[in-house]
Amino acid sequence: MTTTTRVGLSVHVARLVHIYRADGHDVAALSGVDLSIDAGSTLALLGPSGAGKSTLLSLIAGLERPTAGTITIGDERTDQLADGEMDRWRGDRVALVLQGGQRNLLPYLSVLDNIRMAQWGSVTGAAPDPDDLLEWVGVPDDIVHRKPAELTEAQAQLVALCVGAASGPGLLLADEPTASLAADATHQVIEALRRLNDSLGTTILTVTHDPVLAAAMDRTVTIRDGRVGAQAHDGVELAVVSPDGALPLPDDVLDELPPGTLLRVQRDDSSQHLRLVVEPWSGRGEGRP
Ligand SMILES: Nc1ncnc2c1ncn2[C@@H]1O[C@H](COP(=O)(O)OP(=O)(O)OP(=O)(O)O)[C@@H](O)[C@H]1O
Repeated sequence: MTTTTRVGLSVHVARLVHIYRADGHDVAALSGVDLSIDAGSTLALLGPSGAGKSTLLSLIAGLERPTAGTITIGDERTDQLADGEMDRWRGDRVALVLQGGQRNLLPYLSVLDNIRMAQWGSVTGAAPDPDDLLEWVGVPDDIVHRKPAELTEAQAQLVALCVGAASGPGLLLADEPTASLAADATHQVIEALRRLNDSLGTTILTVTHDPVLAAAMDRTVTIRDGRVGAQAHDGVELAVVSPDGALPLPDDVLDELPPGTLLRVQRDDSSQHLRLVVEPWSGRGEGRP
C-alpha cells in the first residue's frame, strides 16, 4: 500500500533552562539551550553522561515542563500548553521511543497487535499501513505474531520503532535506540530510522553515545554541562557561540588549554571572512603594541 506524503515537524528551543528540585537542593540540568531542527531532518544529541540530553528529550516530548525558555514544535508553543492540553496536542504528532525496546511494548500483545494498539484512536489520519511499517523497519514476517518476550533484543528494538512510528508522527524522539546492540543490529536500526524518515517525512531526534548512529544522522549537536557545546554539519565540527557570548572549545583543544587559561583573541580581517586568532597569554608585556 502506498502512503500519502507527510510533513515532519520542526523544533525550535530557545534559552531553555531546566532545574530539578530534589532532596532539598536544585540541580540545573539545562542552563540555556538553543537548538533548531528543520522539519524532516535527522539529528543526534551527543554528550557525556549527565550533560542533560535525556532532560532535553523529555522537555521536547512534553514529559517534563521547562523552568524557563521556549519550545516550539511545528507552529505550537508547547511550553505554554497546560499538562492536559500538552497530552492532547502531542497525541499522535510526537512519539517517544524509550531506551530498551521491550519497555515500549505491551507484553500480552503480539507484535502486530502492539502496532495496531498504537494506531488506535489516531486522529491525524497519518497512520501508515502496518504492513508498510513492518517492511520499512525490516521486521521479518515470521515474528509478527510473537509476543515481546519471544523477541531478541534487536527485534524488540525494531518493533519499538514500528510502535513509535505507528501513528505517522511528525516528530520521532528515540533515546539510545542502538544501546547494547551488536554491529549488525545497529545497522538495522539505523536503516529503519532512515526508511521511516524517507517514507513518513518524520523529523527524527535521537539521544546517543553511539558514533555510528551519530554519523548516520544529518546533524549532531553535543550537549555539555547543560548547554550546546558543539555541532557537526556534514562531518564538519563547529563550535557554537552561546547567548552570553561564551565559545566552548573542542575537547582536543581543551586538553591543552585547561579552564582558567588566559587567551588573547584577535581579529584577522586580512581574508574575505573574519578569522579569530586565539593564543595563550603567558607573560608580562605580551599583547602590548
Ligand atoms: N529526576 C531527576 N531529579 C534530579 N536530578 C536529575 C533528574 N534527572 C536527571 N537529573 C540530573 O540532571 C542532570 C542531567 O541529567 P540527564 O539524565 O538529562 O543527562 P544525560 O546527558 O541524559 O545523561 P546520560 O547520558 O547518563 O543518560 C544530571 O546531573 C542528573 O543527575
